[in-house]
Amino acid sequence: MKKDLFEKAAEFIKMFYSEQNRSPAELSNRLREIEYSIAEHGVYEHTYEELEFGAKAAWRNSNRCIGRLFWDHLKVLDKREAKEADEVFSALFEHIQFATNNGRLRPAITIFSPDTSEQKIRIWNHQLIRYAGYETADGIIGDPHSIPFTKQCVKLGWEPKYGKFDVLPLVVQMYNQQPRLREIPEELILEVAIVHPEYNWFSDLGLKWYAVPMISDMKLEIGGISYKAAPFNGWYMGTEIGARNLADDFRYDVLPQIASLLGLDTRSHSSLWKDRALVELNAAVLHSFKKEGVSIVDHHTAAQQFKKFEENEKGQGRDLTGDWTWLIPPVSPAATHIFHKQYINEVKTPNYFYQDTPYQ
Ligand code: HEM
Ligand SMILES: N=C(Nc1cccc(CNC[C@@H]2CCCN2)c1)c1cccs1
Repeated sequence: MKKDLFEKAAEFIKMFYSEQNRSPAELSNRLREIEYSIAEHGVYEHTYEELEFGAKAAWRNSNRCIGRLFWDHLKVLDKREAKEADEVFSALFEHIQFATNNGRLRPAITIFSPDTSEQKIRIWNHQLIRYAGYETADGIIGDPHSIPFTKQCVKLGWEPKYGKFDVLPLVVQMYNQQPRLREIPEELILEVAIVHPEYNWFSDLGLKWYAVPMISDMKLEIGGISYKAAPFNGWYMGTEIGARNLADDFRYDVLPQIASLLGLDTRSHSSLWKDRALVELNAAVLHSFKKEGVSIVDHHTAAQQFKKFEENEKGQGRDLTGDWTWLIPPVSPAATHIFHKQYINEVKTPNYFYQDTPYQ
């Protein structure tokens, strides 16, 4: 284990120091420090600069991410000192506020203490802001994707409201203590009502979505050290909301409603009613976010930005890796360059990884 840790640490430090053009003397000093720390304590600690670079490089290495052009513009909030649940909750509120920024969204990550330390911290939420899902005798209410986590919240004492868009509480577990719940102050929650640029009846659907996607269930791995609580946010690509969250028939399943309100013939596939409904819903999502001054990117612009990222990486002499199956957008994929080329799906570190759900 120790040898393995030093090997991973050395690989990361060498990459970091060479990218920052640091001297060989600085490198060997730092490597000696780390070697000593691992020998003495079985672990080593990242400096803030190493942590910041590690989180950025992990984004740059995220093969499924189309938004990587901006990898070097990530705000890293170092909260490794947070030891009590209250400190973690206030750090999460601080993150939500910083990231939201009244609609001019800022990509950020908050990094809590790593798993090596005695203070192990887990955030049970999939995303910091997410809508509840309920299985009731009359069918499903809200977001089906949230049903298991909503059950956990209710089990931990959360009062279910059985609404379509109930924001779930934060759930934080310190060490091996009982998980704690905390409602997010509603003034911190920015949401966008979905309206259509031409069809006034669209607002009658009563659709909305939250502004900031903040993934809180992935682990950040840097130089052999795992940060299991490291929530990160960017901004949405419109298709995530318009082609998946609201459109999937196992999510909010709104396409049939939209199609019939558009007066389309939903009895035959060949009328392409689903495709027409998808396009109008996605146009509505982009229009609504822009109207409210909330950052969002359409999938064509995002693909162009990704193309620039590919060129930058080539220019920097780094081999680009990517997961084609996730990089292509779910709407009009062949209308982007991504569809027409291949990507190597090699997993580099630092990176963000799935981890086992902390509840059963
Ligand atoms: C700044 C704007 C950003 C945009 C528009 C963007 C866009 C996306 C999209 C559309 C996906 C696919 C998600 C899905 O289909 O469920 C994705 C995946 C991903 N993104 Fe980004 N992203 C952004 C920023 C970030 C940041 C700041 C990070 C981390 C620091 C990040 C890390 C990832 C990771 C790890 C995945 C894969 C998730 C998985 O495997 O489930 N992205 N991104
Ligand atoms: N725009 C974003 N989308 C995104 C990124 C990573 C992971 C996810 C969630 N993917 C899993 C969801 C859950 C069901 C299908 N998609 C969304 C960002 C979220 C956080 C930073 S960027």
